[in-house]
Amino acid sequence: MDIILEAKGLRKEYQDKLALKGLNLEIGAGEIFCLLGQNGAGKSTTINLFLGFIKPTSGAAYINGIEVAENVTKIKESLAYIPENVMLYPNLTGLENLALFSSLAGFDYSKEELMHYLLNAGLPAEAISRRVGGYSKGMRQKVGIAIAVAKHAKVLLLDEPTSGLDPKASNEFSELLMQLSGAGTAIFMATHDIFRSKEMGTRVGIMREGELVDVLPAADLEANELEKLYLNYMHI
Ligand SMILES: Nc1ncnc2c1ncn2[C@@H]1O[C@H](COP(=O)(O)OP(=O)(O)OP(=O)(O)O)[C@@H](O)[C@H]1O
Repeated sequence: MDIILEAKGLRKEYQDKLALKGLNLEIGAGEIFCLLGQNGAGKSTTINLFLGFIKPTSGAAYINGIEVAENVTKIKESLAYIPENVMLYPNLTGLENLALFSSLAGFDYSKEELMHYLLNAGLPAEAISRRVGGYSKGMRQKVGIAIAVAKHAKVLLLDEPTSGLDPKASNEFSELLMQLSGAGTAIFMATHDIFRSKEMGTRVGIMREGELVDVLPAADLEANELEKLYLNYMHI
């Protein structure tokens, strides 16, 4: 399996806080790695290091074998990021947002192609030409997925993408992620959703106080076992 995301001794110290204590991790093409952990465990710090938003204190993050901190512009070509609230231009339509973000990534699509990406990501046809300012959170997530697919991202990083989505929207979102992983995208997602992690993750990592304390193949566990395990770790 091709290793797409890699952390080697990845460590981040803020002024007075050791947020990540030397993470070692490899994530392959087509994997969905779900990272669980309490508030403050270090999940967003890990994602921000992979995105190149912050620099590690020591160690390194790699995407496709390229060191992130030294090649922030280069690695952006192969990754897409979906935070809890996908940042789009509210005064532009879904179609215009997708056209803009895919052209920034170097792709010049026809209107038909753009519509195809949006429809495939599950955006209702009537929404495509509406301003994004009026979209629901789930609809913005779908535009985020359409952007990821349109720019042929090899890596998708997500930070609590399903929090605040209703069960139907959350379910549709999980299905889209599973389709993307089926097409070979490596997916790394910080989440509080134990049930979905079990359902769609290939592996689930548990992070506690800046350390990855366990990594489990999701298929081996029942959701309630995973919850028990998670809670046990949190109470050590
Ligand atoms: N810019 C910063 N300056 C100082 N400390 C920070 C900074 N960003 C994060 N931290 C601290 O680092 C630790 C890890 O934070 P991080 O945001 O990575 O956790 P998290 O697991 O993503 O939490 P949540 O589930 O709440 O998003 C926390 O103690 C946090 O207070």
